[in-house]
Amino acid sequence: MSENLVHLDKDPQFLVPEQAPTVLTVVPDPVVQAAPVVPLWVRSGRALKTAITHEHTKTAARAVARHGLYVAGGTRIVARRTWDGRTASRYERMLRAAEAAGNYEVAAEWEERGQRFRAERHRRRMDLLASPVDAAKTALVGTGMGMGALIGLGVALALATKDPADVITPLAAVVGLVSLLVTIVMVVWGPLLTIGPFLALLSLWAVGRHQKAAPAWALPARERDSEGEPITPSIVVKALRDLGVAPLRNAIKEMGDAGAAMLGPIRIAGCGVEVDVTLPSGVATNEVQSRRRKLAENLTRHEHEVFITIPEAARTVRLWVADSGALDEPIGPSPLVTDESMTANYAKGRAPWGQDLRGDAAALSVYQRHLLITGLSNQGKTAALRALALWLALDRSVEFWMGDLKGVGDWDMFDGLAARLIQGPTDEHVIEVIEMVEDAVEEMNRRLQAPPGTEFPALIVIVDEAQVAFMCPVKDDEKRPYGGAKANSRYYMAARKIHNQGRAVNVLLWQGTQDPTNENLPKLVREGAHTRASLALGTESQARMALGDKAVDGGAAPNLLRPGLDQGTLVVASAGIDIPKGQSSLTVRTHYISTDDAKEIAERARALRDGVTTLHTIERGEDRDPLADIASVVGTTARVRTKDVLARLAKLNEDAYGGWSFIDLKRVLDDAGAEPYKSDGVMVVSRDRVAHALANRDDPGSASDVA
Ligand SMILES: Nc1ncnc2c1ncn2[C@@H]1O[C@H](COP(=O)(O)OP(=O)(O)OP(=O)(O)O)[C@@H](O)[C@H]1O
Repeated sequence: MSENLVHLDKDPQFLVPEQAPTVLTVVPDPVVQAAPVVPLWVRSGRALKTAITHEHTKTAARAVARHGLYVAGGTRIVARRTWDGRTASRYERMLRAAEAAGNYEVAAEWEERGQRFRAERHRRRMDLLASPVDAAKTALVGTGMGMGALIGLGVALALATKDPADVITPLAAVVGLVSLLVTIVMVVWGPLLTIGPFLALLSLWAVGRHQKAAPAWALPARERDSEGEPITPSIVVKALRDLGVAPLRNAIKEMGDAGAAMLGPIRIAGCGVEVDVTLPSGVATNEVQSRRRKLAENLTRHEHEVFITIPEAARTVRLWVADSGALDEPIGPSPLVTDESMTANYAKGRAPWGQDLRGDAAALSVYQRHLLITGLSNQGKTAALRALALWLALDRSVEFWMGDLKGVGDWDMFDGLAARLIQGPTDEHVIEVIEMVEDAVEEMNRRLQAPPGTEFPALIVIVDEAQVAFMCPVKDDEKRPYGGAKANSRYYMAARKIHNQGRAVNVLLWQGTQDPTNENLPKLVREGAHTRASLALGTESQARMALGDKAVDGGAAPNLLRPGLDQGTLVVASAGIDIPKGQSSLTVRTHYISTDDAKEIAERARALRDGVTTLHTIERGEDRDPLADIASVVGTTARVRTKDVLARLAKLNEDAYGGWSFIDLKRVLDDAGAEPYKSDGVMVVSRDRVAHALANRDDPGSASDVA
């Protein structure tokens, strides 16, 4: 039988026990040690701690505490209201508050009211003493009359029904009604007694909850976070109390709950609220003003979101508090961009410049006012100045002479609009701009000498980056410095002359300057401007330079604007803008007009005009050959003074050479190799050198073109 057995294995000897398949067993890693067993009490402690500190537990505990405290707080509030209603304590408190605020007139009024209240109360009490007797009498008479009436009614009924029993029917009906009422009261009384206390508790809780009468820690997270919370009288009073001004703190403590009496109504003003605070006697307005940061933080705002100004009323500060974060929102586009049909009127119109903090439109009249805009670099000075010029350009009668001493093309769009446009940062540009301002002085003098009553169109002379002009170290051939602030400084004197006399004949100087110092913006020049505006600045002393002491003492603080973040926000001191009574300045968030938008507005302004040929000084005489012209005006004289050469050139061609300075002449001669030189102490041009240069010129015109 065994030979019939067929093995399924290929090789049955494979199954020999010693060659059986290897059995794999999992061997525990010897390195991993079994964790030591933590004692039960430690584990329980940890679990308890986790449970207690868990956010859910905290929230639940806070909720329990809060609602309990609402009841306690509500009881306190109701008790105080009741007490206030029944006693003279409210009058006492208001009297004390008015006294603490130094408001004696109001104090006298409260005292009188208190006395009136006491007298009334006394009368009521006396009435109360006599009233039980009166009440008993009234009840007796009332009952008697009532019964009489019911019996009378019963008699009438009995006569009608001919049933004598009906005499007492009405009386019996009333007795039945009374007994029914008694039964109802008896039924309801029990449950009422049971739920009454709960209802009372509920109403106390509701009062407490409504008044948020629980400490901050017990409030829900959403309410605990006071960042940007709305401004209420109690928050303002608390913020003032904690300002660190001792007399103010003491007075507010003295006033107790009546501290809010110091505040006027809290009004919505633009993207924030405004409130006037009448300070207690002994507290000066500038003491509050100088603590702006602390006040802002007490009001859970950033410093730049709170503005403190001094209104007309004595001992009063006006607080404007922005809605949290609202000042970081951009304001809308300029009407100049959105309203394509807008035109301007120099004399009667106002330039739409931006919005004040209250959200009202801030528009500036530029009529007969010199202008000065300062600020740190890159805060929007050029944009603000340009916005005014763009608006005014929409009055076709206005002529512009412009000098931009940065020259990166910010004013390019005025090409073909402005009669003169000089753009560039070099000394030569500075000199051209200064000569342009001197030309404006001449124009002003011409106008001043015109017959009285002559009307003159506005001539707006704009110098952007004017600090460059003040800092120019170059001297002219008469050794007069172009820059500086000396009596012979050319820009300084020209600016002062226009400031002194230009207004009446509509020759106005608008300057934009950066980072003012006494050197780059001399005192007399900054004070000659009627409209002074400042973007963010570094220090208070700079703010004083920019806006003047009066504005800064009245609360103007461009030094507290945030460089970079408050681009385009400026503080203006001017009679040309509506400033609330008593304030000395206005903070304006200007509309930003981008260069592309500015180009479009300038295009519209150009379309209003017949076509203006803009004179770029450096392009003057483009078609002429200055070296040849110099040779011709020198003529046959061996040496001619540079001054005379300039005068003769101007005579030869006013357009090409009228605005030439020594620098222009020198540049042409230097380029040609015919430098002017000194002879007998004066600069002269040599006939021979010029002739020689002319003869040797390879390519006539190219080297010496004034292009
Ligand atoms: N009204 C505004 N609102 C928002 N941003 C503005 C406003 N005005 C200017 N800016 C921003 O500020 C930048 C700088 O503006 P602008 O060139 O006018 O400054 P500036 O003070 O003249 O600078 P600089 O002194 O360096 O010439 C602009 O490119 C723009 O981004």
